[in-house]
Amino acid sequence: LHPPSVVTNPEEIAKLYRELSLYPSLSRADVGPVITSQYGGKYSNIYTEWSQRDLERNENVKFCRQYIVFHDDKSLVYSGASGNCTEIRGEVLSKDSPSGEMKAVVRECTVKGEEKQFLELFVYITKNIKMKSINLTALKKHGKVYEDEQFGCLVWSHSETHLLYVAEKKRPKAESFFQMVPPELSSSIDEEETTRLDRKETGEQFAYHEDWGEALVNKSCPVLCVLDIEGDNVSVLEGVPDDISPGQAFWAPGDTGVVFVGWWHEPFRLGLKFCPNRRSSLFYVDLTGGKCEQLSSGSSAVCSPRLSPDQCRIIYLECSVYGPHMQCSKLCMYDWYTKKTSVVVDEVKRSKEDGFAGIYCSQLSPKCWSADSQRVLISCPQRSRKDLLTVDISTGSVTSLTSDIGSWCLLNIERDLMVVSCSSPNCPPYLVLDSQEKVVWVTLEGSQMLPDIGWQIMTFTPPPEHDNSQYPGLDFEALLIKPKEVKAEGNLPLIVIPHGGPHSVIVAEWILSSSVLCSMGFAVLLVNYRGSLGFGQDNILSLLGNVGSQDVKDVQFAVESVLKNGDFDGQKVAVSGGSHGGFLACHLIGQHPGFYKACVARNPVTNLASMVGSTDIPDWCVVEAGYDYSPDCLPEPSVWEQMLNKSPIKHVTQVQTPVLLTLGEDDKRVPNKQGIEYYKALKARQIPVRLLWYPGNNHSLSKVDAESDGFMNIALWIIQHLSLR
Ligand SMILES: CSCC[C@H](NC=O)C(=O)N[C@@H](CO)C(=O)O
Repeated sequence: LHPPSVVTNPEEIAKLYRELSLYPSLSRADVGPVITSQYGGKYSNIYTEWSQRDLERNENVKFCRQYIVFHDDKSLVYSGASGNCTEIRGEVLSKDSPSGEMKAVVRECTVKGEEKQFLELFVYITKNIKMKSINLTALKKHGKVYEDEQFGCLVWSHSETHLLYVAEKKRPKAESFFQMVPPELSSSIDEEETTRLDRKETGEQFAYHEDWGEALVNKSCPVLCVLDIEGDNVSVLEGVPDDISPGQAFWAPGDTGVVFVGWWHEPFRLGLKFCPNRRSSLFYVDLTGGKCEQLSSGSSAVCSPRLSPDQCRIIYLECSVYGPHMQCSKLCMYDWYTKKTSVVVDEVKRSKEDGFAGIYCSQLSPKCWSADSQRVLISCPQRSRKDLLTVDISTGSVTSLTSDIGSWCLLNIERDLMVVSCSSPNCPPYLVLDSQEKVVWVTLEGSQMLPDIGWQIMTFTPPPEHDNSQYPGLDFEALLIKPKEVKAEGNLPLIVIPHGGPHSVIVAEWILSSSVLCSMGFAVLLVNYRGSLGFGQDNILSLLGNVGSQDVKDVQFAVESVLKNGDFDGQKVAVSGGSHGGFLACHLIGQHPGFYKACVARNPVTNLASMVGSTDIPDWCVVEAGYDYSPDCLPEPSVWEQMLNKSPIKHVTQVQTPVLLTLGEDDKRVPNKQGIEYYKALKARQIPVRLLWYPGNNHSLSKVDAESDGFMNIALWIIQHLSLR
C-alpha cells in the first residue's frame, strides 16, 4: 500500500481551517419596498446578514451585504451587489417597518462600564437619520430583551406606531435580612417613592428561579412588551396567564391585540432547545382589557405562527407532547374570522409516492406566505437534503421547488420574490433568488465550488436480521464526503460521524469541519441511521426503546458497506460524535472492540440512568429507553435497569480504542459528569483517554475558540491513533 496522503502538520491543518472558515453563512435576508427609478424601472433592495468566525478576535462576527434587484411584474431583469460588506456590532435584534420607511434596532452597549440595552429608531424616508434612542435599561420596566429563536421577536404593528418584543419580567431586587437602612433614609423615603425607585424583597436573595434550560439559561419569566413610538412609552402587556411563558409574538389583525405562543410552566420548566414537543398553545391577548384567549387545543405542542398577508389566517406547526423530542410536524391553520382550525399537511408516517416525507422543522422562515395568501413555503429536510417545498393551503398538496443538488434554505419571501441560501458539502452558502411564477433560480454573486471535495448520498437497506419487526422495511442513508482524487487506492482513512439527537439529521450542506477533514485527505461518513428526521414518522418511532442497538447496527452496517469499496483502509477508521452522536461513538467502540482506532466524543451521553436526574430534559432518557415519561413519579426499577443496559457505559469493559472527550463546563443538556463518568471508567482500565474542558461553553461547544481548538485536537488525536504520522 502507498502511504496515505493526509496533511498531518498542525500548522498546515490550522491554515486549512483558517482558509475554509473564511466562507460565511447566511442568516437573514430582507426585501425592501418596490422603488420606481427615474427611468421607470422597478427595483428593490435586498439586505442580507452573514456570519463568519473571526479566529483572531475569537468571535462570530456579523456583517451585511446589500443587493439591488430590478424586476418587472413577472421576472427578474437584473440583480447585483450594491455597496460593500459592513460589520454589524451590538445589534441584538433589528427589523424594518412593513413599509420599509423605518428600522428598529435593539442594541447592547457598554456605557461608562455598565452594560445597557437601547431601542433605536432609524427613519429612512426624507431624513435618513437615527430618530430615537430609548434607554430600556434605565426605564426599569423589564429585564433583558430576549434575542433567542425560541421566544425572541421584534415586531412592528401594522400601523407602524408600536413595537412589540419579549423581555425577562422585572424581578424585585432581593435584599439580605440584615441589610441596614440608614435611619435618615428610611424616614425620608415614603412608600410610593420606594416603589418608584425599586421594590426590594427581603429573604429572596438566594431563591431558585427555574429557567428554560440549555442555551436559555436565565430565561425564566418572559413578558410581552410594547413601545408606543410617539409617546416613548414602554408597557408590559397584562392578561397573559402567570403559568405560561409567552414568545414568538406578533400583532393580531387590525392591531387589536397580540398573538403569541405560550409554554406552560407546569409541572416544571423542561428544556426547550431542540424540543418542540413541549406543551404549548397559541394565545391572543387583547390590548384594551388584557383578556387572554386560547386559540389552539392546549393538549399539543405548537410553534412558528405566521399571519397571512391578507391577515385572515395563521399557519403554524404542531406536534404531540413528550414522545421523541423532534418529530414529523403537522402544518395547521387557524382562520381568524371563523375561529376554525384545520390540518393543512398531516404527519407523514412513510414517504409518499411523490417522495414527500413530511415536515421536519422547529421553525418556519419569518415570512413564508405567497403574496396571494394561497401558498406557504417551507424549507425542511427530506431524507438527506434540505428541500424547499410549496404547500397549497386549500388542497394541502406539496411540491418541491428545487433541483437535486445540495440543500436549500428559505430566508424570506416578499411579493413572491423568494430569497434562498443554497449550499452543499463542496459549495459554501450562496444566495439565490426567484420570483415564483417561473421558478428560474438566479444566483446573486457567483458560488464558489471547491473542486477537490467530492460527495454522494448513499442509501442502505438493513439486512433482514436488523429489520425492526414493529416498523419493517425502513431504509436509511449516509452522506459520504471524500477527496475527489483518491491519490492511491486502498488507503483512504475514514472518519465515521453519527449525528446527535438522535432525532435530527445531517443534510448535504456546507459543513466546515467535514470540508477541512476532507481537504486534509480524510473521507467522512455522516450516517442518518433509522430514527433520523426527514424519513417519515415511522422511521423516528422505530428507534424508541432501541437506542444503543438499532442505531449502532445501522452505523456499523453503513461503515462496513462503505469499506467494501476499494478506496478505504479498514485499519484506519475513526469514529466521532457529539451528544447522542457521542453516545453512539462510545457504543460503537464498546460493541466493536478494536474496529475503530480512534474515538472522539463531544459532551456524550454515556449513562442514561445517571443522567435522568441532572439533564434539563429528563423525559428524553425515559422516552428513548422506550417508556412513557411522567414528571410526577420516579421510573420503575426495571426502567432504570433498561436505561443502564442501553447505555455505552455498559460496554466500557470491552473498549480498546483511545478516546478523546471534549466537554462544556456549562452544559445543561448532557451534564459534563457524563463524560467524566466515562473518563474514569476508561482510566481505571488504562485505556488511553484525554479530556478537554471548555469553560464558558454549553452543550454545543460552539464558541469560536472552543470549536477551533476542538477541531485541531480532534484532527491530531485521529492522526496519532490512526498512525498517520
Ligand atoms: C439529554 S441529551 C440528548 C441528546 C441531545 N438531544 C437533544 O438535545 C443531542 O443529541 N443533541 C444534538 C442535537 O440534536 C447535538 O448535537 O447536540
